Amino acid sequence: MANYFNTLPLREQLAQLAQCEFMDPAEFADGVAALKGKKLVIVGCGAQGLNQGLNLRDSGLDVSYTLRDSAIIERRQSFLNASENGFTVGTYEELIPTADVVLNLTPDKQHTAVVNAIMPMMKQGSTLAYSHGFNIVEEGMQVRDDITVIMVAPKCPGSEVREEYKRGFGVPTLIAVHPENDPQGHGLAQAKAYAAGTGGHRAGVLKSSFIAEVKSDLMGEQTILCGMLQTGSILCFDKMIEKGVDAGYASKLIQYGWEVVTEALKYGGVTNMLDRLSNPAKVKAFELSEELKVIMRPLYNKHQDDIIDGTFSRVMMEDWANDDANLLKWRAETAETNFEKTPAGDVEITEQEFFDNGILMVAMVKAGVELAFETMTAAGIIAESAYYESLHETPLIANTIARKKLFEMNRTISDTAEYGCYLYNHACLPLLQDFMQNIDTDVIGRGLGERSNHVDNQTLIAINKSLREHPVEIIGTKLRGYMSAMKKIV
Ligand SMILES: NC(=O)C1=CN([C@@H]2O[C@H](COP(=O)(O)OP(=O)(O)OC[C@H]3O[C@@H](n4cnc5c(N)ncnc54)[C@H](OP(=O)(O)O)[C@@H]3O)[C@@H](O)[C@H]2O)C=CC1
Ligand SMILES: CC[C@](O)(C(C)=O)C(=O)O
Ligand SMILES: [Mg+2]
Ligand SMILES: [Mg+2]
Repeated sequence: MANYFNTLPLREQLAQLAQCEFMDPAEFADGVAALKGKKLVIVGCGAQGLNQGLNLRDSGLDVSYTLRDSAIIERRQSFLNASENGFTVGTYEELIPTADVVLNLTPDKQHTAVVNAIMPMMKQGSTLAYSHGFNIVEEGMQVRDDITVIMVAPKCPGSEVREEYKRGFGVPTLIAVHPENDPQGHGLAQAKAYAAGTGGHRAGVLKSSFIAEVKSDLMGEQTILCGMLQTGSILCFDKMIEKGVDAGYASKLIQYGWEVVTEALKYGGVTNMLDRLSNPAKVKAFELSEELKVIMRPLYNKHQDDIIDGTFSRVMMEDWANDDANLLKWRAETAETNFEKTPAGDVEITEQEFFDNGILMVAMVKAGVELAFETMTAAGIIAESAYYESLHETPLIANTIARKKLFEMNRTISDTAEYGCYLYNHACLPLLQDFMQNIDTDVIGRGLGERSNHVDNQTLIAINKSLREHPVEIIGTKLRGYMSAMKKIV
């Protein structure tokens, strides 16, 4: 199989990369009708599988699960997830031939094997759905001509797909139909109904392409969403220990700090996150982030270039073929970092203190969000998609670190995200070594304290203008406006 993206003429590559349209909520007036009465069979019951299945069932659809034989015989967690929630569980042979729509929610690494196993059993004219297009775009999976291939990709971890649905809302979702596999022309109607079944239509749906989803999703997850938070955690914690900050305090500041500062991001973008700082702290955070952007920009460019031309997926697949040697080594190294091994202390940190003593963390988030957004849009990814893959999802990933540190983040995210996160971290740690030499506890651990509150008016005005005029803020204001407007309707 060849990398599908690389087989396309440049004109088609650019067209598919730029495919992204924010859909009018009126387009979802029919809800799940296009899938009503159809049999949906989900392969795999992990992070996305379980949570999407619960939402789809609560939306009135007929959902069951098929698992590989060993998972059923050994009553593994995926079997328990499905059966304890009252779903029918069966083998491929039992359920795949009965399915109108097969939702492939196994890890990307397994997609080729899974699709090759189930495709001969799939009904004539049925549909194969994905939540990430890696298998189609990077591996060039060829699907039988009579089968419709669609994608419904929630822009968040599986746990949030369920939590938002239970709150009567949903998460922003990207949908697509593979142009090579839409024999009956009903791919879009089914993708819309699937998105409505998960609740995604309430938060905003982008009609996109498999290519745009893959090239943006991989970029977001390996840079700002997971890589930057991992690198930032390790560097900030080690610096505090070096400077004599109490280890329990340092651990708590980092573990919960990402969640607190990015909560401000969620509500009001980078502007609001920096507005939570005192004026001198804002100036400091801005200056640090500008420095970080200069140092890290080549790394962001490299990640995007490698993702676009297929180098990233080729190297990751070589690791898959090598029994995940790099992945396992990096996973083990992360478990041994001082941050991971030091429990959060039993010490109170007020919400404001997370900002005041975490100026460097704020600077890292700002730099990472803006760089990821700038790099994606420069590569032809549309602003809406780049926003979801940078600013929007950062708080959702930060929540996972608050639960059980980097272990929990890397456990919750997909296999491609975990690999990309380690790859970024491995390159970024040495890159920031010199920068970190000049860092002290005034920007991480102790704050600026009672020093003069003086700031230069012209400097502050220029910083505020620069923050508010960044393109991620312009599109963010628009998209957050849609989300809160829609939330009120529910
Ligand atoms: N993680 C996330 O939040 C997000 C994931 N996605 C996408 O969703 C898809 C699923 O990812 P995710 O939910 O993380 O996956 P998980 O790793 O959480 O779930 C894996 C499920 O697949 C099963 N499985 C694993 N290996 C095989 C195999 N060889 N054959 C059959 N079944 C297998 C597992 O069961 P068992 O091992 O017991 O057999 C388990 O039920 C991916 O395409 C991912 O990119 C998209 C957005 C976010
Ligand atoms: C951030 C990682 C992600 O892309 C996601 C949760 O959206 C993944 O693949 O896990
Ligand atoms: Mg992903
Ligand atoms: Mg994603």
